[in-house]
Amino acid sequence: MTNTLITCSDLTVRFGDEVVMEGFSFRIPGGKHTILKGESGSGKSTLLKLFLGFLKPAGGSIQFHSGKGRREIRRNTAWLPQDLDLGSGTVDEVIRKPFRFAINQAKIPGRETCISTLNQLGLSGDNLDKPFRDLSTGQRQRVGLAICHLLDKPILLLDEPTSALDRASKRRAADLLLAHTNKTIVSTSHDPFWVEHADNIIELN
Ligand SMILES: Nc1ncnc2c1ncn2[C@@H]1O[C@H](COP(=O)(O)OP(=O)(O)OP(=O)(O)O)[C@@H](O)[C@H]1O
Repeated sequence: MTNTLITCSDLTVRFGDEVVMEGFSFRIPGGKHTILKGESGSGKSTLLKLFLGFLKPAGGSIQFHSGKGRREIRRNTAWLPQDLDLGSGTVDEVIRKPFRFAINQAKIPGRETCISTLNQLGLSGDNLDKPFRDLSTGQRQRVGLAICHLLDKPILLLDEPTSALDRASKRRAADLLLAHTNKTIVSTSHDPFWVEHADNIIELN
């Protein structure tokens, strides 16, 4: 039987007068790829932010079953936000930013590892020396996915990870991040290709 990593019970989320969800219950299995699926505005990104503790529900509970608190969950999670603003600097500098945190310092990747990861996502190593902001949206998204891979965390939260990718890039991203892994991956996605790669789908109304 699959272990449950997160149980959400009777979640209610509000922004001012707007009720985004009310009394919503579901569970996220550990070691599987779960997709949060639903219309634009249904609260998919909001759920990822609730898991990370960036937002608080107005009602209900989010319970982690790993025996660890939310802080520990955050330390064990790589997050790909939808609005990927990784600031100024070259791609190499942007990739290295999350490795400045003490928790990630043991995993600082060498240049060859960075190049190999970019190559696996269809990006040439020459991109490392380019300003991150000069990359196309799809190239930036692939750099974000490369960072998530290099951080090598047991939990991945991916917000619309393929929204700017062509078919070949989606295939490469799936091979790198989803194949042969026992990580817990939660993606928000409308993309039929990515949805096909799910073990579990949670529909939001
Ligand atoms: N910080 C915020 N302040 C006010 N309203 C917010 C905030 N964050 C989200 N919302 C509102 O909550 C609702 C759900 O937003 P969310 O981004 O979670 O949707 P989504 O399902 O991820 O949508 P999409 O598929 O378009 O990315 C939207 O109506 C949005 O305007």
